Amino acid sequence: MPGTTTVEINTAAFKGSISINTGLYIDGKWVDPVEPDTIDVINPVSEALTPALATAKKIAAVSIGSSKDVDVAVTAAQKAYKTSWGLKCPGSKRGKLISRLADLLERDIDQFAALESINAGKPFQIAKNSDLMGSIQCIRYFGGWADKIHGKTIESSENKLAYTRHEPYGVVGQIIPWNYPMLMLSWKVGPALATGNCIVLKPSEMTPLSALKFAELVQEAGFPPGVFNIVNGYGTTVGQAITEHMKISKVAFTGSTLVGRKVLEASARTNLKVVTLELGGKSPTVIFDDCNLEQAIKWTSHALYANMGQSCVAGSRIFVQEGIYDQFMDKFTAVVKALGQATGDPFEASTQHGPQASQVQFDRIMNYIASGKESGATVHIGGERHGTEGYFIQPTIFTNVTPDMKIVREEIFGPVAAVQKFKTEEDVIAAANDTEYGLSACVFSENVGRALRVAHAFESGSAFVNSAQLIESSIPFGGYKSSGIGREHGEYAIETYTQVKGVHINLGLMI
Ligand SMILES: NC(=O)C1=CN([C@@H]2O[C@H](COP(=O)(O)OP(=O)(O)OC[C@H]3O[C@@H](n4cnc5c(N)ncnc54)[C@H](O)[C@@H]3O)[C@@H](O)[C@H]2O)C=CC1
Ligand code: BAL
Repeated sequence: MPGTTTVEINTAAFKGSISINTGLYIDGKWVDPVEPDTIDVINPVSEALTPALATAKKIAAVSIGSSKDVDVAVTAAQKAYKTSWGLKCPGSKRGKLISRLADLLERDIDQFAALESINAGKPFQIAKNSDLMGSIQCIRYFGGWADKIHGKTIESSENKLAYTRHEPYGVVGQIIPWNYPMLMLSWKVGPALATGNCIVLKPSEMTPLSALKFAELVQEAGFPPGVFNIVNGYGTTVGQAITEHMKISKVAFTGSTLVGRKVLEASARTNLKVVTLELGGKSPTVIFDDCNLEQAIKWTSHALYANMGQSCVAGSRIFVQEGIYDQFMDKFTAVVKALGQATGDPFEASTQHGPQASQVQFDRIMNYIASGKESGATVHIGGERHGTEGYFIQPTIFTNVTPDMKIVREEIFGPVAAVQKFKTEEDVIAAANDTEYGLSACVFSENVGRALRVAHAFESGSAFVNSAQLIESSIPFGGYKSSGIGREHGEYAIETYTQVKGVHINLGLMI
């Protein structure tokens, strides 16, 4: 029998115990993997910094599955699809269940925020107000779509009537990362359930706790067994099995561009499943002389340092026009310094900047910082680990960078900015687009014409004018170039979870 683990947290922000089922969630039940195995889930803040957290570095040992468990989950999902979900369940009923799920998540928001804090290192208040509020809003939004998915009527001639049906794929696989465990889950699960698909989801093996807790809410909300399944495990086993499965008709993936390519290759090798990919970025933030400087600085900081830089949209390349460069740097440095001083225990009310999510990510970012130093860039501020415990890194700014440096070209996924000076609009558009990525871009200018010209010239799936990273459930999100394929959010997400059938009706044509 799969077990549970109880996490005790005793802080001013959150006091209480949270029990977590540590098994796999398949066919509406908690089960052990076919070949039992576990992985330790780690708290990225050291014990010394959060003495109030009863769990130390290891929070829990949770089950990890294999391709055999993916098979079991797909069979359960197929059965649910054919008997109680998909076209067997009216959209209004699906919508009601999804809305109930959003309500339950809202009820338990503090517990989920606490799990995101201990597992991914997020400051508790930010996890609550941003990650969890965003997740609840997203699930609720897609619940509203469930009974609004209609085809079209096409009258091609007097003797013929045709109409389209927007049908679910059946079983979809969803592979999500560790940087926003609940938010990425909600982006995937919301549209998939609304459109009538059944799900086999693999959370990141590093941050599975909130997804496991979420499965309890799916059960409580009353979803038919098999509609939502979780197989926790490694990418190279469970993840790969999902991408290669012959009975999974669509895979939605968020993660690195490297693995995104593998997901696409697996589809080509197997059943040509539809693949949507939300991948990496190296997003530009462009600040013109005529911007509202105070606002531009705050948004620029948010664009990069939110979530400790571990965002696919992170605005890690900052371009500042020469006329305000010195003024910008003075004020921006002060803001980044203050953020550095607000680094620490995620449960402290004053904390704005937590640890990186894992040892692997910490090492990766520190290697990038070393590469910046070695390649001759100037560390303007930061550039070191913060303290001696946990995976904390100082918010960092590099100046004197050149376009060929690794810190300018590659996704760091950490709190590391590369600031460059520019002269003209034409120059900065070329520089901003000089990247393999194309996820997001920001422009700051009080000249509406210029701001929109630049926003339109960005080769990116999202462009923000005088703001940053305000991603919303109703607005499409996804990448140009190597940042991805397909769109999440809004009716575009509904499209990616449905396939269209044309039905032809003869009203009198004779042969
Ligand atoms: N677009 C985004 O939001 C994200 C981008 N990244 C980028 O990727 C870099 C590496 O982070 P990782 O955690 O190693 O990302 P990753 O791409 O390896 O992991 C993302 C998810 O894919 C799974 N996965 C790994 N290998 C797989 C395979 N062969 N088949 C199927 N699934 C597989 C992982 O288990 C995880 O659930 C980061 O530094 C960052 O640059 C990472 C996470 C999220
Ligand atoms: N992966 C979508 C959200 C983010 O990383 O910024």
